Amino acid sequence: MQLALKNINKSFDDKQLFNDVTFNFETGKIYGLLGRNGAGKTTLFNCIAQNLSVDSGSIAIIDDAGQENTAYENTEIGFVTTTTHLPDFMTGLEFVHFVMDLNRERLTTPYSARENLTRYGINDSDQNKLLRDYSHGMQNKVQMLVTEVTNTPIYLLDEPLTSFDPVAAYEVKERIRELKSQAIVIFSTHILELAKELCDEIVLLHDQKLEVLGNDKLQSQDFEKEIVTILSEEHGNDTLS
Ligand SMILES: Nc1ncnc2c1ncn2[C@@H]1O[C@H](COP(=O)(O)OP(=O)(O)OP(=O)(O)O)[C@@H](O)[C@H]1O
Repeated sequence: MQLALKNINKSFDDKQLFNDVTFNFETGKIYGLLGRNGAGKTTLFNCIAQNLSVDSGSIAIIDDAGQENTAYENTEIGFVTTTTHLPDFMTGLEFVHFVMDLNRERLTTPYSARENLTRYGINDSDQNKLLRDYSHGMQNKVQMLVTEVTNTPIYLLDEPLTSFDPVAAYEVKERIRELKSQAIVIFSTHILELAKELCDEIVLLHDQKLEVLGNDKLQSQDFEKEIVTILSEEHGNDTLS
């Protein structure tokens, strides 16, 4: 399966974020999306997840038979956002139960809701607390958990690990590695070492385009310097004329 961006353009007011971007993401790879603050990474995720529309161009899921679908359901996309939107009035356990029940036909997890929460380091007493009383990191864990178990073919992870403690971050990295065999995984991060460790391909959002970082640069000792050099270069004006 592929996720195909074809000639996409997107601007907000006078700021152009994507200029005729064409790019194919494939199943079986973890893509690290890097770019400077405000480059448009979250906006790109929102366009793929159909929360925002592109100004022109198309975004399609292409199945293994080559069938292209631009009218895919947003339930095909597992989107972990930086800011969580969880129901305040439910406990962690109630919410995970609820999501698992709603998605029971596509669940991949062999675990119960309680076991899944435990797996993410949320202990018995916290499982019965209201989500509004969870810490930021705990809310992020719940969001990652409910996204992971629903078995979508595309996962968009917007800075997924920044609020996790080291144990949870380790576990979630393992989960992300497991996901890639049957899904396209794209995650944005500003942590270069994490991108290098986890990703099969680094994609830079820079100068309103997506550009793959060559494998030689990915393996290079000067990886960090290379990225900083590229992202520091200004090739053009980022505003519309
Ligand atoms: N709904 C919106 N209306 C107007 N401008 C927006 C909207 N959403 C995003 N922007 C602008 O688009 C630009 C890109 O924002 P976006 O959040 O996609 O960047 P980002 O690459 O994810 O940044 P960061 O690394 O800081 O999280 C910013 O200048 C932002 O202010």
